[in-house]
This record gives sequence, structure tokens and C-alpha cells, in this order.
Amino acid sequence: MTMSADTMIDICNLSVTFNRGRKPVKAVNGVSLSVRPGEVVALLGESGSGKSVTMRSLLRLHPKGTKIEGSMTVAGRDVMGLSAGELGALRGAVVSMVFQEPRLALDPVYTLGSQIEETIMRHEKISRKAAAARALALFQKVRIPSAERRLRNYPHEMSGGMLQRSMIAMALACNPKVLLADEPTTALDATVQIQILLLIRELQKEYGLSVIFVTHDIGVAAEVADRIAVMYAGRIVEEGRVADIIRDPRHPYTKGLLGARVELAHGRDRLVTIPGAPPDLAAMPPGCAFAPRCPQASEGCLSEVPALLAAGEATRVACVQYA
Ligand SMILES: Nc1ncnc2c1ncn2[C@@H]1O[C@H](COP(=O)(O)OP(=O)(O)OP(=O)(O)O)[C@@H](O)[C@H]1O
Repeated sequence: MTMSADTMIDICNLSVTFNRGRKPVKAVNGVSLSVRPGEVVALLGESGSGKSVTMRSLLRLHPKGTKIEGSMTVAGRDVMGLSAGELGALRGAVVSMVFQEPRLALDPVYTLGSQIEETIMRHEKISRKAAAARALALFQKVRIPSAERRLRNYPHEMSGGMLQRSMIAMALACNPKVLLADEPTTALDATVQIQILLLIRELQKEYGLSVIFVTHDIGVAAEVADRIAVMYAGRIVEEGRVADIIRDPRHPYTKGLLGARVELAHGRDRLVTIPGAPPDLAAMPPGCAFAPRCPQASEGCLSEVPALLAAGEATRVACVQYA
């Protein structure tokens, strides 16, 4: 499959079904999304909406027995057609990941410096000395103070924010084209969270990275992304440019997420959430998955799944109101 010049990531009609329990669970259901070179797309939605599963599919990081349907290309590679070895080569060198909990992604018994060096040496023919010099430059790039000394630290000797900076340094070590970020700031304090978001945005611009950024926080999505894709129960329900989504949300679910955020910003004493809960993915209702919680639902919503259709210049929305 060839990549057109203006897409770095192309996900086409992706469905992912897990077969672990008694009933198969379709965690992702017909998702199509593309990311241009140098573009940041946020996948936004509540826990369990399929954001991480969508993102992890790009490196086929699912347990054995998981059914993946559809097609995906990343930097011109047909992901479903890659061998395990080719996937390994893609990971780290072309596509890097940053996770919510860096401690789980790092090895506690090696220093941060040696882990970065190993990452570089796994993908490139390079001496340890040259790899060490690159590790130092990376630590300085992500603005870790006393970088030389910090490289000799073990993960447990670093704060959460500094550890996430180390992870970002490691993710950039082999000059990837794509960064996949799964809630990388969720576990951090608010002020550290902002610093890390700004750092990611700055490095993304400098390196021209394409980024998929998973978050449940519409404020974080607005801060970091060019475009937002809102997911609900395994589908994209709305997708468009950040400014359009924030100024003129169309889907009642997006409006709900934005409403919750506005309430928070006005210092109300509790987090206002959308009443109700997402459906059980193993027993999906017919029709629009959001209908049972939707203040605007009509009878038709309970029988037919709305298609994701163009609404306005650059927005797509899956709601009968705009069909
Ligand atoms: N390996 C797995 N086996 C079975 N079910 C899974 C597996 N991974 C994810 N799921 C299920 O798929 C659904 C979507 O999960 P996913 O992690 O993508 O959600 P999410 O939107 O990223 O939410 P979160 O913020 O909680 O990560 C969930 O119901 C989850 O339980």
C-alpha cells in the first residue's frame, strides 16, 4: 500500500474485538482517522471508549486472539502486513510511545542513561560512546537539570515529571516520525502537567512529529492538538479542528464533555459529568450508543446507528440531527 504525501497515519475502518470473556467485546467499531505529517490529533473520550485500543492497534500491541479488522498505514507501511521483526523495527525508530505511567515502561534495575543508550543501539549501528553523547543531548533537550548526573539515576530516583521528561527523551532517541501518547500527563500534578504538555508541543513542532494524543480531558486536548476526534463506545462520534470543536461542538456528547469542563472552570464544587454511563460493549444496544444518555434523543436514535458525516467545513459528526 502506498502512502499519499499528506498522510502519516491512516486508519481505515478499524474494528478490534477481544475474545477473552464469555462474550466477544468489540472495543473499536469502524474507526477511520488520518493524521498528516506534523499534525497533532487528540483522541478524546471517557474511560473505556476505545481510545487506547485504537492507538495501540497501530503497533498491533494487542494480546493473541484479538481480532483486528480494517487497514492501517503508518509512515507508508501497511501495519497489518508487517512481520513481527518489521513491527519491532518500526517501533521506537519510526513510531514511539509515551504512556501515563512511565515507571511501568522503564526497567527499575538500569540507569536512565543506559536505557536510552540501549534504545539507540537497538535501532542503529552506533558506538556506546556516541549513544551516550546523544542521551546527554536528549536529556538537555527535554530540560532535565543536571542532565549528566541525572542520566546516572535509576527510575525510582526521579520525580513523576522528570521521569516523564526522561520517557520523552527516550521516545525521541531515534528520530521517530510518529509519537503515540497515551494520557502522558494524567498522573501528574496540574502545574507539571502543563509543563509536560508545553514540552511535547514544542518538541512536536521542532521535529515535525505526527502525534496521536489520547486523553479524557477536553482542556488537555484543546491545549495540545490541532484536531480532536471524540470517541464514544468504540466509535468516533465527532471529529474536527480544535477551534471548531471548542467553539461549536455539534454532537450532544461533545457538548456534554465541554459543559462539564465549563462547570469546572467556574469553580463549582464538584465535577459535573454527563448523567448515566457508557453502554456495556459486550451487549451494545441497537441504534446510537449515546442515545440512552442523550438529552436530545428521539425515537429514531434507538434503532439506527448514525453515520459519521460532514457537518460544516471541516467537521464530521455522527448524529441524526446533522444527517
Ligand atoms: N486486552 C484486552 N482484553 C479485553 N478487553 C480489553 C483489552 N484491552 C482493552 N479492553 C477493553 O476495551 C475497551 C476500550 O478500552 P480502552 O483502553 O481503549 O479505553 P480508553 O478509551 O482508552 O479508556 P481508558 O482511559 O480507561 O484507557 C474497554 O472496555 C476495555 O475493557
